[in-house]
Amino acid sequence: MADDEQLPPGWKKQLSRSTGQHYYLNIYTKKSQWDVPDKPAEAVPSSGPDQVQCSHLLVKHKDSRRPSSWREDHITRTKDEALDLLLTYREQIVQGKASFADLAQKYSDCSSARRGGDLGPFGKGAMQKPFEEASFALKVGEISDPVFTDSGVHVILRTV
Ligand SMILES: O=C(O)CN(Cc1ccccc1)C(=O)c1nc(-c2ccccc2)[nH]c1C(=O)O
Repeated sequence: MADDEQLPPGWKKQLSRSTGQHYYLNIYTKKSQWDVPDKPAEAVPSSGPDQVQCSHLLVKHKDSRRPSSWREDHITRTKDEALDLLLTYREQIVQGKASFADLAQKYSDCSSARRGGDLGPFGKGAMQKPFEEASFALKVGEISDPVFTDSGVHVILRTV
């Protein structure tokens, strides 16, 4: 059992009256955790990265803000059809049957298709809110569930 003196700086070991278990209190943020801390307590909660880099595969539909793309001048599929299509691409990627970049290059209705869907690094405020929130919630290497924006339906891969 780690005593206070063996804990990384900024942590205090406490005893839970309700469970009789020890927990660990961050003396700066007053947040507690059951796990024995292995690094110094953060004085402020980390707000995450300033920028992320993502690739995406966009499937547009007839109600997209601009229902046109390099693939198709006049996009007539419904939003549901776009979602079904996107889910088949996502499944192929998750099952390792195709690479993200390959499917984005072939099927994405975004001009980034030519770069395998790569959007480069971006910070908060650069993208439509649902896209930004989904991107910043991903860990590196993780692929999103379908994300709906005014542009259409996306699947996002965080690369950096
Ligand atoms: O939404 C619109 O009114 C038109 N757009 C915006 C746009 C158009 C061309 C280049 C980049 C963005 C798109 O429909 C669009 N959105 C995106 C997009 C959306 C979210 C994240 C990244 C790209 N790509 C495209 C595209 O045609 O290539």
